[in-house]
Amino acid sequence: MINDTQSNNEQGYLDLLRHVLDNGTEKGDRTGTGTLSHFGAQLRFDLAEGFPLLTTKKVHFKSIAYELLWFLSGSTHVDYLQQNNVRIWNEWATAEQTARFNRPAGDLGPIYGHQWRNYGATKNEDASYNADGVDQIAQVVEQIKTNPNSRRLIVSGWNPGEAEQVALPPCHTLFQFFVADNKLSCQLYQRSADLFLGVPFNIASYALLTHMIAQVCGLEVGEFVWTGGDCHIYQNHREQAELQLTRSLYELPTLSLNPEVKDIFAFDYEDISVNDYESHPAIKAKVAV
Ligand SMILES: Nc1nc(=O)c2c([nH]1)NC[C@@H]1CN(c3ccc(C(=O)N[C@@H](CCC(=O)O)C(=O)O)cc3)CN21
Ligand SMILES: O=c1ccn([C@H]2C[C@H](O)[C@@H](COP(=O)(O)O)O2)c(=O)[nH]1
Repeated sequence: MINDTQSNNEQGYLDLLRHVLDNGTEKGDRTGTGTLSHFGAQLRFDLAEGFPLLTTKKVHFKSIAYELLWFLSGSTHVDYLQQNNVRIWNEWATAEQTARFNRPAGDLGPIYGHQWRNYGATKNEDASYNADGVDQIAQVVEQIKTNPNSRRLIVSGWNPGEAEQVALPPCHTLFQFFVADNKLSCQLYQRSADLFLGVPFNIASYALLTHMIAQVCGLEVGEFVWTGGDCHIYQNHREQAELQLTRSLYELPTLSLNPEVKDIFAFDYEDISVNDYESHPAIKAKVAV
């Protein structure tokens, strides 16, 4: 256990949970669950100080790593996740959900993988896409390598023309990289933030992506800056959040990547590992669909 809140950036997350529990505004929401919400918040994680996987509850890193590899592959079909026993997208991949968009079960439509790797691609009559869109990930990696001072190192998951054609419009909407002192930093704008279930995943996912891109660009890691829009705690997560807030922090774990991998699209699950992860037990909560 450690007490030094300055050196462990998990405390900022806990402070945000406390703040929203105490000061959040009651709101209705699309899922009918109801939330306590607060608009606009920022958390900073110095990635050199440890890998930001929460220690006050056990977070299932395997799901996070596979989900990120799935986004990077450009796939939008839940098959890959299910083959690897990752269940976090199942509720949005049922025949009933995907039929709303005339897509076969399992195909989530133009979500993250599509927007990251094939943004703005033209569509065929059977709703499949041609490979003529923008590969934003390849472009941003190339720009970081060749033009690191650029202030245009941006990837957008939000395509206004397509945002309503998917099971769930992107929550992590836009991210930007920044290079200084040979270190790579990343800031995410998350329009909608399920503080208890989604945000611990999102923080670890973008921290992992920052490490991966830093490695392939020959840079060290800097900070991950998380910026949230509608930051909410679902009414049925309040007890769980209170329980989490009774717990003290452990030291953050560390991340190691296979140093041989120099291509952002060549990482496999086996190339990624979290070491020395000590945490309190998981806390079960229902995801709002
Ligand atoms: N309401 C809502 N919150 C989200 O965070 C969210 C969505 N919807 N829809 C799309 C994705 C899917 N995400 C999810 C979905 C489920 C868990 C979840 O149930 N997590 C549990 C168990 C994880 C596991 O076993 O893999 C947890 O305790 O963290 C987390 C993120 C994040 N997103
Ligand atoms: O990566 C993610 C994906 C989703 N969420 C949460 C945020 C909201 O609680 C829901 C999405 O509902 P909307 O009505 O589309 O805002 O999912 C998340 O926190 N992180």
